[in-house]
Amino acid sequence: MNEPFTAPQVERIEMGELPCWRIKTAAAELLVAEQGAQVLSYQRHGEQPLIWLSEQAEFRRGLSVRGGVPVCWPWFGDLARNPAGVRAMREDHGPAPAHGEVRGRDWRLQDIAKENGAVTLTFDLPQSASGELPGWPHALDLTLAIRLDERLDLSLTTRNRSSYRVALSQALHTYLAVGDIREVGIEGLDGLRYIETLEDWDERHQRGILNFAGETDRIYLDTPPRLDLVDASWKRRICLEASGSHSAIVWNPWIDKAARLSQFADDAWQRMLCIETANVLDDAVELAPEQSATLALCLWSEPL
Ligand SMILES: O=P(O)(O)OC[C@H]1O[C@H](O)[C@H](O)[C@@H](O)[C@@H]1O
Repeated sequence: MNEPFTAPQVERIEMGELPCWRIKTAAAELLVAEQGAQVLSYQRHGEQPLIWLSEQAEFRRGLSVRGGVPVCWPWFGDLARNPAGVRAMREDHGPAPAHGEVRGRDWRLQDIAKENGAVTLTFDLPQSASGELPGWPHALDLTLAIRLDERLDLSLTTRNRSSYRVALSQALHTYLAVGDIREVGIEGLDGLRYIETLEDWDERHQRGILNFAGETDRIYLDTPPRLDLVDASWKRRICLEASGSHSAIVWNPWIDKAARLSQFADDAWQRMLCIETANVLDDAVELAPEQSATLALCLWSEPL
């Protein structure tokens, strides 16, 4: 017998100071803030959340919310650690904020499309199209399409509207929800090179599954399309399928760094893990005039 068809509901709500969109489909509920075009939470009905949102999250204008999927663009992390081509794009404009310029800015909802029980929200960032981001005077059309169906699909597209080549780095900084970080592993990294940012950016090789027993902040290189987070305590795997990406950051702050982080409970490190679908270091993007690139992530879960 067919399930009764439930039309998706899309509702505009306020979370603190931030206008947000709540989408409910037959399968799941998704919350997205217009600021940063930031997915805040994603949960399938009757299951644990897939995406983690901090219980201490603050919903304030200009401030990136801790959790969800912040968009890091047009550079990832510390600008000084980026390739020379990316660094050269920024004009002198005081200290460069971590993870670029778009997390705390107002994106614009361009479109809500519903088809066959799925919903797609498409956001763009007008300040980027007009080359008005601080210290980044390059005209780049930037859109994020967020599609909720049986799975969650995010597609971040940059199109170069300038008359010269533009280089950038970027990431979909996904905070995943886990039952207990000490009982999870990541499959798909075996044999890869990674940069151990906690040991002076030393280059190393991954052997086997990655498990967690302390602060972790690594950049994996030449990543395959598929990475799986295997969560023994919640008896599920979260599957991440990337396209347009050959690098990924794996991050958990553990105890000491958690105590220093904003909007982060002292014990929240046990319940989250970031796997960030990226274009960083050698995998940074360079776009000729009128060229575009899409960084995409498809996320779903399977029982163990
Ligand atoms: O506190 P934020 O600016 O949001 O950054 C949070 C984290 O993002 C990334 O995963 C970096 O690899 C970490 O070094 C950083 O601590």
